[in-house]
Amino acid sequence: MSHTVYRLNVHLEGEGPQYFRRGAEDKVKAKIFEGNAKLSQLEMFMKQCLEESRQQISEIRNVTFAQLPETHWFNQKTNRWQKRKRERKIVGRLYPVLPNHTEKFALYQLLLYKKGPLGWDDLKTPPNSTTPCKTFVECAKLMGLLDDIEIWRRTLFEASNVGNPRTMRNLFAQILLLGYVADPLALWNEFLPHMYDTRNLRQNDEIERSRRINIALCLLNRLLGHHFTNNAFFHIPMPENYNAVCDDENEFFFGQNRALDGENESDPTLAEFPLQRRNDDAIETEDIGNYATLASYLRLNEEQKIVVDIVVRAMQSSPSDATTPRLVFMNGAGGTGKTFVYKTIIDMFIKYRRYVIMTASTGVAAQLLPRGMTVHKAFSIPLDVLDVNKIPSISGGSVMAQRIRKSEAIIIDEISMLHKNVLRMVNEACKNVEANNETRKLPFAGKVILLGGDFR
Ligand SMILES: Nc1ncnc2c1ncn2[C@@H]1O[C@H](COP(=O)(O)OP(=O)(O)OP(=O)(O)O)[C@@H](O)[C@H]1O
Repeated sequence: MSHTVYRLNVHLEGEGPQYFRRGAEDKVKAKIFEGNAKLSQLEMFMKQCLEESRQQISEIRNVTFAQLPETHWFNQKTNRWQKRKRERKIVGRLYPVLPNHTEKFALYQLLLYKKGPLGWDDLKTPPNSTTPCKTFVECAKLMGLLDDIEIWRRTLFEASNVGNPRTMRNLFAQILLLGYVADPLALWNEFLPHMYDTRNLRQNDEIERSRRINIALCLLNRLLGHHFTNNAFFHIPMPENYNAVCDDENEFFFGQNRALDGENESDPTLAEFPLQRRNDDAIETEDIGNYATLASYLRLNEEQKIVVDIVVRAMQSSPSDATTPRLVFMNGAGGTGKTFVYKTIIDMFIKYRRYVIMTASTGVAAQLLPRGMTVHKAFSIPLDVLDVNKIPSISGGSVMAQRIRKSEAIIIDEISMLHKNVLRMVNEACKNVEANNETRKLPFAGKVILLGGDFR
C-alpha cells in the first residue's frame, strides 16, 4: 500500500459530531446549548481559513478539504489542523454522501470543488458573486456541480408520451429510489401534470385538481412506503388524509386494491374517495366451511390436504379449545410441495378474507411466497437473537402491531434455518400486542402457527 487514506466527515451546519467520554454527556450537552460546542474538523478548517484570510496568509487556504490531510493533520488535543513536519504519503477522502440527501450531497460536491472556504455562507456563494445562495443545492446547481437531474428529466419526458399517471408515478418512484436524484421536488413539480389524472378536469376547477393531486401524492407515498421511506424523505409534500385514500392494511393482507391499482384502462385518481370500507364484523362471520370445494384445494395431494385441513380446523375452533392443535409443523424435503400448501392456504385466506402473516427465515425464501416477508421484518426481531433477554420492540399502536393483532395465523417457512429464540420472540410479540387478556395467556396469543421446513 503506497498511501494512507485519511477519512473526513462531511456534515451540514450544526450537525457536526461531538466526541466525549462516557459520563460526560451533560457537560457536552451544556456546551452545545451555550453555543460552545467543539468545532468539527470541517468547521475548524473553515475557521482556520478565515483566520488566514484576515492575516493575509495562504497556507491551508490554497487547498480543498479533501486535499488538506496531505499537508496537515488534525490535533485532537488542540482541536486544530496542524502542518505536518515530515512529508507523508497521505490522501484525504470525504466520507461518501448519498445523493438523495440532497443538501448534504450538494455540500459534498462544493467541498470537493472549493478551496479554502471561509465559512458556511462562503461555501454557498458561487464564484463571481458576493451573495450566498439560500441552499447548497442552489449554489451547486449554479456552479454546474449537480446535473444528474437531466437524465431523469429526459427519461420522464419520454415516458410521458406514452405513460398514464400510474406508470408515471411508478417510474418516478423507481427513479427516486434508485437514481439518487439531487432535487426530487423540482422533478416532481415539472412532471406533476403527468402524475395525476387530468381527464374531464375543468380548467378552473382548482378544488378537484388539488383533490386529484393529493391522491397522486398518497399513491406515490405508498409506493415509497413499500421501500420503508416516504414523500417527505425526498422533500416532496406529504399527502393529506392518507388513510382515507390508501387502505394499506387491506392491501397488505388481501392484495392490491383494484380501484387504486388495477387501472390500465382507467386512472385511480378518478375513483371516488374515501373508499367504502369493509365491514370487519361481516368478515369475521364469513364461512370458511366450504373450502374443500376450492379449485386450489382440489389440486392438493392427500398429505398436503392433511396439513390444510388441520390449519382450517384450528381456525374454525376457539383459541382456548385445547383439543384442537393450533401449532402445526410441516416437514418435507425440498420440492415436496410445501410452498404449494402455503399458496393454497393464502389463496383461501384471501378468498375468505381472513388475516394471515406469511414469513420465511430468509429474504430469498420470503420472495418465493405470496406476500412473504422475513420473520425479522414482520415481528421486528432484533439482529442479535442469541440474547435471551431481548424482546421485539413493537409499539402497540404501530402498523406492525395492528397486523399481528389482526392475524389469525402465522406461517413461517424454512424454520430449520431459524434460531429457537426467534420463535420465542415471535411468541412474545404476539402476546405483547394482543388486546384480549385471556388470549394473551395462550401460546402465540392463540394464533394458528404453521411452521414448514426440512430438518434432514
Ligand atoms: N399438489 C400439487 N399439484 C401440482 N403441482 C404441485 C403440487 N405440489 C407441488 N407441486 C409442484 O411441485 C414443485 C415443487 O413444489 P414446492 O415448490 O411447493 O416445494 P417445496 O417443498 O416448497 O420446495 P422447497 O423446499 O425447495 O422450496 C412446484 O413446481 C409445485 O408447483
